[in-house]
Amino acid sequence: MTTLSESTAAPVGEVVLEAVGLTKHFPVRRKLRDLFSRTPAAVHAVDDVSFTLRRGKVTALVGESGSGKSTVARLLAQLYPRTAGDILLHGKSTRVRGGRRFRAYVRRVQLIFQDPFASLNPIHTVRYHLTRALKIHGNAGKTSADLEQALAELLARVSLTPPERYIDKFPHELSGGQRQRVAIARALGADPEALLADEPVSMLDVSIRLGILNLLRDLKERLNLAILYITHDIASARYFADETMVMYAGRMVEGGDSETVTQNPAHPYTRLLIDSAPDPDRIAGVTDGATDRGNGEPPSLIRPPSGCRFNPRCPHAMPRCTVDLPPRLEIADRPGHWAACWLYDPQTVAKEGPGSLAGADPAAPIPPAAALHLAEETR
Ligand SMILES: Nc1ncnc2c1ncn2[C@@H]1O[C@H](COP(=O)(O)OP(=O)(O)OP(=O)(O)O)[C@@H](O)[C@H]1O
Repeated sequence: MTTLSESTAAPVGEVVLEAVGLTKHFPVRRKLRDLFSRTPAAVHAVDDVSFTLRRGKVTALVGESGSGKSTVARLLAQLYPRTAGDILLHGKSTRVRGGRRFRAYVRRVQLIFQDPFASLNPIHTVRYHLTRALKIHGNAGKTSADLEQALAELLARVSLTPPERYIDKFPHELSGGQRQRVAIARALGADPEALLADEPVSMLDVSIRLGILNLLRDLKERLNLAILYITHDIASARYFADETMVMYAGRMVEGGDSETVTQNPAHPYTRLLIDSAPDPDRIAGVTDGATDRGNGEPPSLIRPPSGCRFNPRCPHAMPRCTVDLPPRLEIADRPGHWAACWLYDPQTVAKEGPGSLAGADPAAPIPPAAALHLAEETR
């Protein structure tokens, strides 16, 4: 008996999960002087985030620490109530808070955490963790032989073979990479359609990161999974993800196919991320926090800058960038490539000029995609 679906009938590219204008504000405790202000203070962790997860595709969500990536994952996993927006599962709005409906949801959408040590209970064996997942989600079969087979299948799926070498081990007896494989096997015990992987390799030794990403890619293909890959490392997104979206200070600033976004970045923030990454071609050499070396600091999310949130750090900022929130603007180079940036609005550029805001640098080299775009507009 096969308890888990090896290849599902759903077509590659079928939309599984959709975030629509997803927003999360965390209220912060008020200080005395705030009592007189009308709007209660809140951390604007995620604002108006929209994207789609599709079967057989990896979508990367990239941004520096504090940009709201984990909050997006937790919202999609229904661990937090959202402030606004919607989450659609196969086109249907979902809002679940615990109970039976939550279990039904997590059977289809599973979350993998950054730290496999913290996510596995140290007092329980691999067998316990996986059996529990299979039983909770009704995939343990009827007999103990069914269960043994399902356990062996799960371990084989994550290349922990032969199963008897791993099944009765405790988490501390495994390496970091093996623990993350067990955490992935546990998620697969639900036989999900979507995996939300929140920095799944950033706690692991550099030498084994590639192995885990390759495993996830193999699962994407064999199980036709929709994968959200959250990372601060844009080089790994190029390597691993079909589509890449970039977040800055709680908002999405750019999206498109990974090759285009990483090779021809349109938003000045994406450019900064790429320029400050140590070596975009050396995925195994990715270092934590490497993207935080950009010029300046991310803004306060309690009182985020008006207009484009990147404007205080942007060398190309124009007066309009401090006032109006840029919409998603299409870039001319590839279908589906967009940036929320006024550099891609010909009228604004013609009227104000890149870098015309006081303190910006009109001579700074503009992203190649903008140069291309502006050349086409003025042709
Ligand atoms: N429960 C919470 N209460 C208040 N603020 C929160 C809460 N969770 C997150 N935040 C704030 O929301 C913002 C986004 O945090 P989040 O963890 O989503 O970012 P991130 O991009 O995942 O960063 P990292 O890579 O460091 O995990 C941060 O300013 C963080 O301090």
